This record gives sequence, structure tokens and C-alpha cells, in this order.
Amino acid sequence: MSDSLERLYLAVLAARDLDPATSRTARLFQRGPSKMAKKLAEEAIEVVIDAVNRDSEAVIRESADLLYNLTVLWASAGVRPEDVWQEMTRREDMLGIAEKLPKSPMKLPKVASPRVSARRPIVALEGRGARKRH
Ligand SMILES: N=c1c2ncn([C@@H]3O[C@H](COP(=O)(O)OP(=O)(O)OP(=O)(O)O)[C@@H](O)[C@H]3O)c2ncn1[C@@H]1O[C@H](COP(=O)(O)O)[C@@H](O)[C@H]1O
Repeated sequence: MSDSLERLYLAVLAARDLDPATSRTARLFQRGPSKMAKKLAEEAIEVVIDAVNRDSEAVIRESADLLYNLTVLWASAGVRPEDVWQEMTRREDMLGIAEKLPKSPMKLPKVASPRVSARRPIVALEGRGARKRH
């Protein structure tokens, strides 16, 4: 999947400077981040509605639209796909699965994955959620 997204990201970058009259991507860049964010949110809602209605075919179609609009927003924000893959790998290394760090130490996974149990414990730092391995 990451290959597809990376190819799409390059296509979006290439389309950014095309004629907005013929390129949706160029039109989104012309209209700016707030329009991109609106389209992304719309697509997310369409995925949710189709999922609730158990219409898996529609979920697939709308998910492709969602990922397209996300890629456009990434490009606009100067985020590259590899930046996101790196963050996901960091989380996976930290917790064994690609998820956000728990907000409080009590929510750390009870059964750590072999990769995590072999690692040094995650220690909660003072203040807001940031945790560093020691
Ligand atoms: N991957 C996509 C892609 N996925 C979805 N979409 C468009 O995003 C829209 C999302 O569906 P919506 O129902 O929200 O949009 P709509 O209601 O039809 O129309 P709007 O309300 O958005 O104006 C659809 O019109 C799709 O055509 C895409 N448009 C372009 N790409 C790729 O982006 C690259 C640049 O293409 P251009 O933007 O055409 O230059 C190419 O590689 C394209 O394949």
C-alpha cells in the first residue's frame, strides 16, 4: 500500500502546477489548505457512513478518495509519506503495534509483544504525556 501512496504522492506533486480548469489536484492547491481539509473531512464522513451501512464496496471507493485527499493535504503541509511511515515504525518499535502512546502509564499494554518486553521499560516523564525510554 505504501508504494501506491508514494506513487500517488508524486503524481499529486506533479499535478500541483497543472491548469486548475482541468486538474482537480491543481484546483485544490489553488483553493488552499482549508478547501483540502474540507474535502478530506467530507471523504472521512463518507467512509464512516458507508461503513455503518455495511456497504464494503462503497467503503473501498470512498477510502481511495480519502487517501487521495489526505495525500493532497500532506503535500500542501510539506509532509512526505516516508515521514508518516517513520512515525508508524517509531510507534511500532515502542509498543509493538502502530498506535499512539497511552495517555497515562496505567494504560500501557499489559501483555507486551516480545519486541517490547525485550526492550527497556517506557517511563512516564513529569508533565504531559511525553515518555522517553531509559
Ligand atoms: N487519485 C486521484 C483521485 N482519487 C479521487 N479523486 C477525485 O476526488 C473526488 C472525490 O470524490 P467526491 O465525490 O468528493 O468529489 P465530487 O463530489 O465528485 O466533486 P467535488 O465536490 O470534489 O468537486 C472525485 O471526483 C475523484 O475524481 C482523484 N483525483 C485525482 N487522483 C489522482 O491525482 C493525480 C492528479 O490528477 P488530477 O487532479 O486530475 O490532475 C492523478 O494521478 C490522479 O489519478
